[in-house]
Amino acid sequence: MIEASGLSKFYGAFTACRDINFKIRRGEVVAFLGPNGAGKSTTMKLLTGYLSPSEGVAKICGHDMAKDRIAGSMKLGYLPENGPLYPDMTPHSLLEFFADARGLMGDYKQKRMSHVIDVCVLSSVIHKPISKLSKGFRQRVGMAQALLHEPDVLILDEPTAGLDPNQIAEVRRTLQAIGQEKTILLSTHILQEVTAMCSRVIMISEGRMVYDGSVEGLDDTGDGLDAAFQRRTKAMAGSR
Ligand SMILES: Nc1ncnc2c1ncn2[C@@H]1O[C@H](COP(=O)(O)OP(=O)(O)OP(=O)(O)O)[C@@H](O)[C@H]1O
Repeated sequence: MIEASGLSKFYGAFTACRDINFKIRRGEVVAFLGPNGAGKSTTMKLLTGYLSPSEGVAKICGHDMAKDRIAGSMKLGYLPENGPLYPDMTPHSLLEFFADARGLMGDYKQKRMSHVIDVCVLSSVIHKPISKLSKGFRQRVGMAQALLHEPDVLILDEPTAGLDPNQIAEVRRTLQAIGQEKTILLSTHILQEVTAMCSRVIMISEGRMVYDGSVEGLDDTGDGLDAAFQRRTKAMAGSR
């Protein structure tokens, strides 16, 4: 459902990510881990077609996102790193705008809008400008936008960043509920989130993949996930 084949992105002499390879099958919930600046957001932008790769191919449900982005986007919900754009819009007008852009119509459009407003608990702020909303609500608007068209695949860039513990628990519950039937790649810095939600971990450091496997396998020395994260990422330090 999500496929990276030899994906690289270069900015002049700087390598944001290099030779990223993985395949994520239907129903998998995969954590994408790495230190700040490792290249997670860049890889996610390549997978979603927001950036074009310097090398390699990104596919969503078999669609090459550099050549066939519209077909791939119909199957894909993407929560970008900094939440939704368009701060002057209200959640309602933003969702309506995305529903129209995605070709949802009539009763189906109304049904989907009500559903995501409900799932993401947005009714109390639905007519407030997004610029006036708290970080948690903005994140929920972004999540609602990502879920609107019932995509099979979700790519979520730090869905719990900046949220309070109650909001984090809510996002987790939402993802656990929808994760039963969707394929999800999510980046996070919260390692407890990985054990709570994910079956597999892909880790990058300094733009390169350093681990792809089970959550249990990541902590192969039994020292805990924090120690495993440090050990696996330190080995790459300064290699860019
Ligand atoms: N347009 C750009 N031009 C030059 N360098 C860039 C550009 N975009 C990103 N980078 C660099 O690429 C590297 C990877 O950035 P990226 O945002 O993908 O990291 P990340 O793993 O998502 O980090 P974080 O956890 O802090 O969000 C960083 O060093 C960043 O400064």
